[in-house]
Amino acid sequence: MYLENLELHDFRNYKQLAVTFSQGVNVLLGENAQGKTNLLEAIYVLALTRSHRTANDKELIRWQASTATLKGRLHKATGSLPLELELGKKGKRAKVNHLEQAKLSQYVGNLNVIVFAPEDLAIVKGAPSLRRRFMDMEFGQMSPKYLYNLSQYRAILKQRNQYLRQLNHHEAKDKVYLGVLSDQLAAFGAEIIAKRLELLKQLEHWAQVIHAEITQNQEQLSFHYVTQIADDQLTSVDHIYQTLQTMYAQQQAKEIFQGTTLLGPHRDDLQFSVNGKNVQTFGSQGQQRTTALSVKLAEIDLMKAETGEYPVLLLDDVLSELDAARQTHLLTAIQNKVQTFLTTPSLDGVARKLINEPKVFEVNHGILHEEEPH
Ligand SMILES: Nc1ncnc2c1ncn2[C@@H]1O[C@H](COP(=O)(O)OP(=O)(O)OP(=O)(O)O)[C@@H](O)[C@H]1O
Repeated sequence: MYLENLELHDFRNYKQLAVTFSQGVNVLLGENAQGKTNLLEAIYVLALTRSHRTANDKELIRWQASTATLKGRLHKATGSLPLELELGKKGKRAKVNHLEQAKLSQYVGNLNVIVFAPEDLAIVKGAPSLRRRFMDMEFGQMSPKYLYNLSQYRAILKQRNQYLRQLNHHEAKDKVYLGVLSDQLAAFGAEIIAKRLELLKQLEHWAQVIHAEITQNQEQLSFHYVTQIADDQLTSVDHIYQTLQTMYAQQQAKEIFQGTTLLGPHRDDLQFSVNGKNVQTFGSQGQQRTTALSVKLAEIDLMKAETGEYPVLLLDDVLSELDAARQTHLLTAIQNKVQTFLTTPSLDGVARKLINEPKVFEVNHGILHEEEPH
């Protein structure tokens, strides 16, 4: 799939923008704070209805304005699909093919994007929450059911934590109600864990191939899903569900004492190993970067396998963070395959030589100017 065009109205520092893109590589060139990342963010928001940089939608609306509008025409194998999103002070409205969607989860998944920013290089060594977020954002785009289970899980988790606090403060007594919440949490949690395991297995397969290529077969990458549930209980949704239920019952006193839910997918993690050694603790910075790059590139293939189409790739100032060999690998892997948006302060070196007929836009204070093709 690719994004044919984009129209913005009062989004970040874009008062008004209408632009047509290339199916190949689109380069956004400009000095600091001109709006390069804002444009990538707009594409991300158009895809997922939320930003990868902020949880506060109000930040996305141009200062002094009250509503931001994003419109884009998506090209898919099945035809063209207009998408529209309106962000107001009170909430958002999303339209697919000019029809308003009652639920945002029905909207998400039409446009698939993968974003790769310098902070993604931290996916290997950063906090577990980064890796959970990574799984949730990627898998949520591939599976509407995953997204649904996740939002249900989060809502129940919030309720359950509140109730555990009330029990802790002796403001509530009813353990039967806690049991009901535990049961619901276990049901949605089991679905989430099972889907993560299924998709991680496939992602691992693609990442292994890429990693072996980059390291010229010197290194073998593997994934391990870290959870308190024993490996032999991870065989089916039902098994996971029953195990979670039992564990919630066993840990009840501890959870009430701490006033929070200590077990479930919101506490799980993902571990990467190279040649059997944990890259997070034992890997060099180079190995950590190669791992992050392999995982990101693998997402492209996984998304194609799951949805039937290649996603749109957003590369936010990532070239400067990679050495020439890794840059070459990244650029050759995506050429003529994936529509790419790439921000950079300057286009030279490996990138200028390697990218085939890029469409280059200079970004200046929220205004785009297309460079003449070379
Ligand atoms: N809601 C908003 N309304 C108006 N302007 C905004 C809003 N949010 C951010 N900006 C402006 O957008 C600019 C930042 O743009 P952006 O983050 O895209 O930078 P960039 O071009 O990617 O630069 P860098 O290379 O430094 O990341 C800043 O000038 C900031 O003041």
